[in-house]
Amino acid sequence: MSKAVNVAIIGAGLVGSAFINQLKSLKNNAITFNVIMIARSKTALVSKSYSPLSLANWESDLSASTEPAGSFGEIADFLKQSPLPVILVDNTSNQALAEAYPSFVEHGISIATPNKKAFSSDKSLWDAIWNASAQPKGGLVYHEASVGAGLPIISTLRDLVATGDEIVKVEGIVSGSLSFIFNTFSTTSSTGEVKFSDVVQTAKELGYTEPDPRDDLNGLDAARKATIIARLSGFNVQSPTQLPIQSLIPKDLESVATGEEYMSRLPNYDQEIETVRQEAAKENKVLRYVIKVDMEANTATVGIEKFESSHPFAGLKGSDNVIAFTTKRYPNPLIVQGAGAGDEVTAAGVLGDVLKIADRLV
Ligand SMILES: NC(=O)C1=CN([C@@H]2O[C@H](COP(=O)(O)OP(=O)(O)OC[C@H]3O[C@@H](n4cnc5c(N)ncnc54)[C@H](OP(=O)(O)O)[C@@H]3O)[C@@H](O)[C@H]2O)C=CC1
Ligand SMILES: N[C@@H](CC=O)C(=O)O
Ligand code: NA
Repeated sequence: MSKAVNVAIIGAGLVGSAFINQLKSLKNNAITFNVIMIARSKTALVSKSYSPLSLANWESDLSASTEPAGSFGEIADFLKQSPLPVILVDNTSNQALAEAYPSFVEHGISIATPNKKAFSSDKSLWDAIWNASAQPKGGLVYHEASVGAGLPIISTLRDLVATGDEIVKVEGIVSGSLSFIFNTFSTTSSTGEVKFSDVVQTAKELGYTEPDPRDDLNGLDAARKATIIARLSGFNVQSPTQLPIQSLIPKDLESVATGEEYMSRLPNYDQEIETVRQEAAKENKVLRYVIKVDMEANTATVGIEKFESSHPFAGLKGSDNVIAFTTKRYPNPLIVQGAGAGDEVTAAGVLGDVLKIADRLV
């Protein structure tokens, strides 16, 4: 008999759309993936009978739909009745949905997601998710793309810990947008003609930033990733805001009402960061935005550092991420590097998780 799972997708933006198109193009898989729901914030396509939706014209079908997505409670009730094992794919950055994970997982619904909120909010939510998953009928939860998009960062770290290695230090550049911004703005050959605000605008246009770029520029997105890495390494972080985070948002713009207003006023503050870049350049160094989880010192930090041009972090390209795991078994760090943001690589990370979950479910 052929193996099949049902898939419910919430969020069809940049990552969600790429995910659906990758799923649609899967070939020769031993498991059939039946999509039974695609939801955006206001409308959805839902197969109430649990028969697979056609993905042939899913974008126009979804645009034409007037059916509301329903509350997360209603979605959980619908998925609980699924005749096949079901995987919920959360391609949003929605906090309320993240907080609802335990109520899905305790009913056997598995989750694959790039949404960092569930794993980097208050520690009580982290505990509730893993406790629900550990129940005999609990669903599986995979979140590779919550750090470093499709790069194998979560799986590598989990394997190191599960096989008894001891994490000494994890450091790296885990913000795709801040990587792109500093790789473009601060190079050994920079002469000051590249404006910080222009590079932020380009990072937004390329889809590297969160919908509101301030969520990256205030350092919180990187701090969330540091929190996830710290927790998986065995370092108890109650909340990302507990970490020392260096914000790149000029003081005067901290409380502006919208991301649009922030972007329009940012050019007035280009000189502040340009001065920091010039100071580093005088020492023949470049600026990079890094996270550092040091298990021996029991510290986790997030902010700008200066690097010699010969340092591997100085030579990064585009929106690449790099992460170096120093462990008892890897005193010379194990390094993972590559594209750390962007719709296709992120979607591939989520799809990889869906395949792993399905393999374990059926
Ligand atoms: N872009 C990237 O490079 C990376 C992104 N990520 C993560 O991936 C996730 C998605 O990012 P991205 O695709 O760029 O974001 P987008 O803003 O492009 O898409 C978000 C989607 O979520 C939907 N949505 C939001 N709230 C709800 C809700 N309550 N119910 C149903 N749907 C909802 C939106 O609906 P609507 O269309 O109606 O607005 C939209 O379709 C985020 O968690 C992000 O942090 C992780 C790694 C890299
Ligand atoms: N905005 C994020 C996207 C992925 O998490 C980033 O810049 O890395
Ligand atoms: Na990853």
